[in-house]
Amino acid sequence: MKAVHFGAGNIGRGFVGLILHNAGYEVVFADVNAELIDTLAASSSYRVFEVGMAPKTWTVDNYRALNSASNTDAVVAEIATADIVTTAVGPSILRFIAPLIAQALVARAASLPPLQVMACENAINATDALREHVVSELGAEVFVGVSERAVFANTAVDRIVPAQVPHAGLDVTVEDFFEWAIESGPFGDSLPEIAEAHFVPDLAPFIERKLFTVNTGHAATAYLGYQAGLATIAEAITVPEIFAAVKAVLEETKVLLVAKHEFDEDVQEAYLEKNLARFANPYLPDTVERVGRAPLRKLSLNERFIGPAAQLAERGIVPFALLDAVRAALRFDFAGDPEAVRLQGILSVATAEEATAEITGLGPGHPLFASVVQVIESVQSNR
Ligand SMILES: NC(=O)c1ccc[n+]([C@@H]2O[C@H](COP(=O)([O-])OP(=O)(O)OC[C@H]3O[C@@H](n4cnc5c(N)ncnc54)[C@H](O)[C@@H]3O)[C@@H](O)[C@H]2O)c1
Ligand SMILES: O=P(O)(O)OC[C@@H](O)[C@@H](O)[C@H](O)[C@H](O)CO
Repeated sequence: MKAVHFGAGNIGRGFVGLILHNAGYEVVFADVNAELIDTLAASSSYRVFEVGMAPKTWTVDNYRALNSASNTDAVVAEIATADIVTTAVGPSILRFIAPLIAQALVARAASLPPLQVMACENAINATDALREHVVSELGAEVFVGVSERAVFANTAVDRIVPAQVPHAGLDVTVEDFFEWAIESGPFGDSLPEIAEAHFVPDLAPFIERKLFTVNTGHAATAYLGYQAGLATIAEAITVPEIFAAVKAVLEETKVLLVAKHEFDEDVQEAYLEKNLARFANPYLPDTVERVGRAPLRKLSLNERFIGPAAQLAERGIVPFALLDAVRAALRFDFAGDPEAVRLQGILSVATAEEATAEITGLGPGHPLFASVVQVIESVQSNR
């Protein structure tokens, strides 16, 4: 079995690559980072260090590595004969991957089983977005002709993989927890052979529970920690005021998740408590700058803050704690993050109403709009 995986970064090597390797796949890593790809191509194995209460070391081998910027023909040829394609590149990068998948579908022998495509990004329906990019690349008519050569399935991936220390080489330090939920419907009777993945008929509750608990809480911790001048997530979450603020945020998203997806209240409470404990993992050197990265993406309409806050407002609930977390997010002015720089630029020139629309995508008629305008006004007046 062969898998082509785009994005040989932290989650690519420390989660997707590891799980596919353990499931018996040869993994072909494809990445645009020439130094990383050359190092991978010249190696025969790397290690994954799981840290936490149950530490464990894995060795990953049986892989190859290709530069997907300079060696596109080879990547297309690998995809054309692969069983699986996965990505972990960031949601905004999917459109750059799509042309290679599109070309591979045209080249793929019709006699092969359908290519199983799964985007492993932190976003709702990321694989659907990738599929749409493939359709636009080929045009609807050509896509129909090759559509039986691939199945596209949404997934939710969960494992905290921090940025790695410079001398780590290819080895990756990760937390000792993971979860990979994949929607089963698109595969029919031919599920991918990934023993450690969890196949579910309806992914929506899983991806929203993950994004609006793990990622909402994680990002709130990052922005509050950054505002307090702290460097790591573990440091931030152990400050009692930050812990209380993050817990309050997760109690609000719990209200939405329980009402919308009918999760058991006690089960959701246990899930959010487990995540607060994950953030406090003292063995994980995860920074507020990594977790807070790309604040414009994180503040967008269907994402971890405005997504649940807007849905709560639509149900007549004012999400006070989420709005406080949004306030902290708006203060993320880390100069090393291009989106943080753009965010601060917007806040410095736009009115609060304009900034609310531009940053969150909310319209003036939305029940959350006025609350976000107030938050933005308060941030602008204290800059
Ligand atoms: N790190 C985590 O804890 C974690 C957990 C779950 C999900 N994710 C998601 O996984 C994705 C990747 O996150 P990460 O932390 O591994 O980031 P990362 O920066 O470590 O890795 C991303 C990799 O993608 C590569 N890349 C960029 N553009 C590319 C292109 N056009 N073609 C091929 N490769 C390209 C980069 O060179 C890099 O190696 C994100 O969507 C993130 O939200 C991350
Ligand atoms: O990857 P992002 O930027 O969407 O979010 C940062 C972190 O919250 C994220 O990478 C988590 O570590 C991960 O989602 C845990 O499963």
